[in-house]
Amino acid sequence: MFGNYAKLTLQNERLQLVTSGQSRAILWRDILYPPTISDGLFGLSIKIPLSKSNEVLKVRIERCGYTNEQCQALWVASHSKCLIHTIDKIERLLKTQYLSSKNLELVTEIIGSLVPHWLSWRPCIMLPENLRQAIYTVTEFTQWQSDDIEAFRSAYISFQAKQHKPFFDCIESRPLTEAQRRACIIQDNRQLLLAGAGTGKTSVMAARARFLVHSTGTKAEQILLLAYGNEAAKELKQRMGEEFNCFTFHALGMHIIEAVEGQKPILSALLSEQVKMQAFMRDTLQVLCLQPSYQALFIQFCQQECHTHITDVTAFLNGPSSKSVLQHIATLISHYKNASLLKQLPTIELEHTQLLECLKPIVAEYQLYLKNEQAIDFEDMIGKAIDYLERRKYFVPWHHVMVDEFQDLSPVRAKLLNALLQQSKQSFLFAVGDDWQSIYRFSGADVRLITHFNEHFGEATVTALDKTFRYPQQILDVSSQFVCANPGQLVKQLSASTQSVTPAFNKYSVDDDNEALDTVLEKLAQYGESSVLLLARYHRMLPTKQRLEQLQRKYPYLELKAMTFHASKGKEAQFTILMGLYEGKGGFPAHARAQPLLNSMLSKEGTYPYAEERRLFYVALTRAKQQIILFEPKTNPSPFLHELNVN
Ligand SMILES: Nc1ncnc2c1ncn2[C@@H]1O[C@H](COP(=O)(O)OP(=O)(O)OP(=O)(O)O)[C@@H](O)[C@H]1O
Repeated sequence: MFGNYAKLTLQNERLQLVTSGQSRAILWRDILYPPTISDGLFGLSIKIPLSKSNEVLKVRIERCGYTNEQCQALWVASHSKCLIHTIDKIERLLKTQYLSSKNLELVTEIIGSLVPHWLSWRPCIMLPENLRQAIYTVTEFTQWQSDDIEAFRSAYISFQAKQHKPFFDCIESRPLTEAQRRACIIQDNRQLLLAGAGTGKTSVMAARARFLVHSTGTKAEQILLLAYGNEAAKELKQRMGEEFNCFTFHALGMHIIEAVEGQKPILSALLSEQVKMQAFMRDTLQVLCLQPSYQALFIQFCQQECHTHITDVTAFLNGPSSKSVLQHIATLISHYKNASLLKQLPTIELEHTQLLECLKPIVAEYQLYLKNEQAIDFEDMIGKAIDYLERRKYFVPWHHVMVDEFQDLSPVRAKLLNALLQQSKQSFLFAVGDDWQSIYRFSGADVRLITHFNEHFGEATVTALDKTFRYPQQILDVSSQFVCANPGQLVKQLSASTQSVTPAFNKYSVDDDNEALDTVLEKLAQYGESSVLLLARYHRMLPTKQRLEQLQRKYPYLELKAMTFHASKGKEAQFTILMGLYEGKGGFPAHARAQPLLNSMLSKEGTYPYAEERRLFYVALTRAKQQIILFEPKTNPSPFLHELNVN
């Protein structure tokens, strides 16, 4: 009835049980927490919690002289070194690295695994001081709430800011602000730096990359900096030096393809000159339209998608008026290839079957052309790179990926980024952007990638820059109020570092922009040497090259540049002159034409009217350091002008 009683022997390495000649040895390290010996109705028994099976082994034992204190002492002797070592490692990690989400996950997991070992029994022996301290640390961690984590992170940031003060004071031409320093020190796996125009986002991007090298032992070649356009990437490269990798997304794609294929891919000749692409489209359509059924499709396509009425297809294709249609088809091919990459075609096909039926044969011919040329296009640069990354053909050497102008990201670029980041569990993405300046929907950008960042890239730490340096408070107030009329824009708390000495806005009522320009420049020339940007929605609203050169000769102290609102992104000047601000066809805000197929391939626009044009005006309004000169047409001024809260 009472069965056999085992003989218990405790040794340094193990505990031994012998019953009826059978022996079982259990190593202390395989025991979850110290076994307990108890004296009951049926004699002595020992409870041994096993780590692997999670079961508690209960064995009746013969009378012996062993005590619970001895069990604890031997178990502790076997486990304490590991605990002290682990806690030491965690503490070192927390002292030397920002508590990123992945590190927090890791620490929580390790502490969680220590709890059953160390917090599920009460010691009845005297433990050494360092062990008691380690157990206390485990207890402390288990009680951490989100406030404690935030407080810990803040303390880390303050400590680092103090320790690296000389670095932050000198790394850029002007000492970094507190918010800029925070953005450099925080190193979460996903981090979004949101800030308005002129707050020094680009300065932070550069400083942060250098800070990583300076303070964390990260090597420059482990950092990848991505800029939106060629010019920005070149500027970044010049600023950062050769040891940093500064690319555009397309250059990154090329780099990956070249690394995998062992040679630089050839860019299709069709993309080198617009005329070549036009000729290809024309030839392709001429052949396709030999079939009456396709010709009918094409005529319908031109009407619905391009608002172009055609009677004679051959004459149309050979004439100059086909240029814009052919250009539009080239644009559609790019978006079609992106939509295919994102597996969006079936949805588009449901709504635009006929339009796609017209486009698809052109795409097929185009793809065949590239194949025969053994060349790729811009879409392939990204698409192929994604494929190589997803198939692990390319080893990603970068731990830190930093992306400027994040508001202009397109879904395919986001896919490339995610493919890049997913190769490593400890990858870091630092995204810098301003949803108020998202102006490239027409080329595929999706502002929701920044406004709903977490859904696309994972839970992020969001930081902000609160001070604008470029322009005075009045420009900040007027431009922020204007862009925030759209409730879909994220709210930002900003203040300007300066107040205006001269009025920040100067409105001129004009009959003709070009005539008024001379008068205004003459006045500006009185200020001495100054930079002046002439800005408009379209090139045709700006003075011609010759006229600009003439004005430059007339006002040698002024540094004159003319560009579109889009091109002014990232630029600044003492004065800006905003031209072409009239309402109506070809004016501003531009009225989008209904292009159903193209529209279905672009990101959803939201319901707020002229949202993108509004952001474009915000970009234009935030380029002046001192004063914005607005040319207000006497007839048909842009409704945006009325909205500006300028007296
Ligand atoms: N800490 C600072 N102290 C003084 N000036 C600064 C500081 N940081 C940046 N600036 C200045 O602010 C201006 C804007 O900086 P930067 O071009 O980096 O801003 P940005 O946020 O990228 O602007 P945008 O989004 O409009 O392109 C620059 O003239 C820069 O030198």
